[in-house]
Amino acid sequence: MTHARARSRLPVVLVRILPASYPGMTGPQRGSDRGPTLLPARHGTVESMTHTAVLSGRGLTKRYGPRTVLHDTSIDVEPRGTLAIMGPSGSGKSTLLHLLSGIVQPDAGEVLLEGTAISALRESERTALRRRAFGFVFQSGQLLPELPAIENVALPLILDGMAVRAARDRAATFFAPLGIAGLEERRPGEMSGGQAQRVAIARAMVARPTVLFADEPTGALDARTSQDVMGILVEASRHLGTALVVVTHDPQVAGNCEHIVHMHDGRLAQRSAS
Ligand SMILES: Nc1ncnc2c1ncn2[C@@H]1O[C@H](COP(=O)(O)OP(=O)(O)OP(=O)(O)O)[C@@H](O)[C@H]1O
Repeated sequence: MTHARARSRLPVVLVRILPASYPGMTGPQRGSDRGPTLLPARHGTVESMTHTAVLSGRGLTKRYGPRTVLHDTSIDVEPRGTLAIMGPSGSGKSTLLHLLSGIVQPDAGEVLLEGTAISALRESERTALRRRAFGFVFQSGQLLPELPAIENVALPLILDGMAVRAARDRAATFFAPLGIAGLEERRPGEMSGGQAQRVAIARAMVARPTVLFADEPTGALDARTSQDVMGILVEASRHLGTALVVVTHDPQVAGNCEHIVHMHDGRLAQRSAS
């Protein structure tokens, strides 16, 4: 599926609610009309850096005990690219995402964020980098239940040292564009699953990450809400100039991304354009 076709399937409201002046737009290069592209390397190889990938996995291998769950895997994500990682349960999708995002360390290979090898950083440096450069959306349960939505969204900014008032003000600008205006003071237990995922997307986006990782972001939602939430995720990434890496079982969800890679037994088996 082409990007244009994927976009045309999005509810009109999604396109309308994210105007050009979407909060968080920074330089002219962010949110420009240059189409997002992705440069997956041939799997199992380490390619020379002759392009401007924002995030690169090079020869990534991960073992748990005697078992290798990811084999010598290389993949590049260009700035503003959208990539879906698909594959059967246990094929290594989440492992690849955890390595690319610095949550888990590889046994071999390296991850480069804008040319910096994050696997070589100390744990404290990796944590700081993750907070600034990466956003995360998971299937569910990632919001703090005791905090209202506005404070959940503001939290990454507060943890990064921003004053509470300023963080709340910045967080507030994300509610209308994501279709959750009016829910600012609600706690996660008082929202639908789709609303909670939109709040989670706002939280993942509020620090304007370079790359947003989403692991089964629609796994707990019905088909229609899944498409709405996925559309929001893709549109918000596009407007903020954030690259998006999504792990999903769902071909319809993956179809929102420009590129799809398939994993099998810890290897990238195939790639396709959606
Ligand atoms: N911390 C761990 N310790 C031991 N084995 C692990 C660990 N994490 C993952 N694995 C194993 O690595 C393999 C790949 O797991 P991974 O979670 O990456 O697969 P997946 O494709 O994301 O699966 P699913 O779609 O079910 O989430 C599985 O066999 C899993 O049991």
